[in-house]
Amino acid sequence: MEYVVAAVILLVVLVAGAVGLMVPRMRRRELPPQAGGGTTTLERPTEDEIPPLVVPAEADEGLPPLIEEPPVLETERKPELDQPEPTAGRLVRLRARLARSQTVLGRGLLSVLSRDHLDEDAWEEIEDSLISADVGVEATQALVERLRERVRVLGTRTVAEVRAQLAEELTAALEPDMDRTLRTEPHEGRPAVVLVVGVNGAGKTTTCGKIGRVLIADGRSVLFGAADTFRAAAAEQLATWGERVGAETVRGPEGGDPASVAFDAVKRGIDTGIDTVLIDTAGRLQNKVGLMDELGKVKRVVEKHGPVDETLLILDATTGQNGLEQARVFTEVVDVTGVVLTKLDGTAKGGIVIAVQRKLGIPVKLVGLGEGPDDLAPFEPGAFVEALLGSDS
Ligand SMILES: Nc1nc2c(ncn2[C@@H]2O[C@H](COP(=O)(O)OP(=O)(O)OP(=O)(O)O)[C@@H](O)[C@H]2O)c(=O)[nH]1
Repeated sequence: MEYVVAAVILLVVLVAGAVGLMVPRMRRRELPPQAGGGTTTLERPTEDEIPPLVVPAEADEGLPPLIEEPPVLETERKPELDQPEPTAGRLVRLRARLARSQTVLGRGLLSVLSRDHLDEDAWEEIEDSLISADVGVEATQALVERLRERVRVLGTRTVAEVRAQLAEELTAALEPDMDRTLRTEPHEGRPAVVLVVGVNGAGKTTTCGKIGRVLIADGRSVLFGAADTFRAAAAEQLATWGERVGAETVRGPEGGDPASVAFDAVKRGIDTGIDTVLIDTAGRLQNKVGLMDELGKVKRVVEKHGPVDETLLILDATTGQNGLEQARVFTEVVDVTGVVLTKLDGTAKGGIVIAVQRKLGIPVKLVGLGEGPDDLAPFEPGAFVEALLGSDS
């Protein structure tokens, strides 16, 4: 009888042990949802890309774990997101970047204006300074004429007074009443759509990334559309900007149809309730008819979802007056609503802002003042002129 009892106990222990081994194997854990800030390529992951299941150690109740939890590799950790700088007052913070233009326009002009007697030669020097700072001939003549008249009528003589009058004239030439708001608010249940266009190397991708950061700093959600399908590195570059701030990037196959990528990006933005979709397009030369037609197509296809809210033309300030002709052609193909003047930190020709607005009749909305991620500022005529003239006079 004792043998029978012992045999039954042994059998129970063996069965319990076997069950203990089986149950953990049968458990299944759900995969975690995809974290935000990734890249969408419209392809599903293959079986091989799904990581192996991991059984938590506490489920084994004393038994050694069947599969040890692998250490989390550094590369698998979610990258820390950047905290973009607030946008208010950026132009003032970045004013030192205008140093080269300041030397020509600010110090140069003021040293002439502070002379005891402003003769013809002095006024000619003033005109030359403005023209060499790319203000443009017409704008310069109008500006100098007004300033001359004011100095004559008011009998202005102190440097401070002349400086104030010059600042007023330059600010007036920048048409401070133009509407410079970026239309990036979502509406009617769909995101605002911003299209970024321009010639090669003007700074389109960089500006797209910087604008995304500006919007995120202001509490908006952003999605990037990499419609520059000519240059694989451009899509990569844009996705990196996105990852740094947790924004998704929709991209297509290299050499694919840019219009279809732009369309998919807006669709994805609608489906995921994004505030603003920023579409980067490939750089194109204004004299290449095919490329310009393609840009028109991108816009038309995107507009199947609704109107494009903002079309920003990116102009490289260092190309000076040449950039103006390029700009004019772009405005004929797409309805440009704002200009972003990049690389103002790399030129002594800050006066180009005046020429651009005067020639195109389109407001400069943002200015690029460096390669850093937050080196983009909303354009404010008064603060810009103060930065050009400097405070040491
Ligand atoms: N100094 C300075 N460099 C800038 C600024 N904006 C852009 N850049 C630089 O200009 C170069 C070209 O910028 P991208 O954004 O690649 O230009 P892109 O227009 O997208 O170029 P493509 O796609 O080839 O047409 C990069 O080295 C940028 O860092 C700026 O405001 N200041």
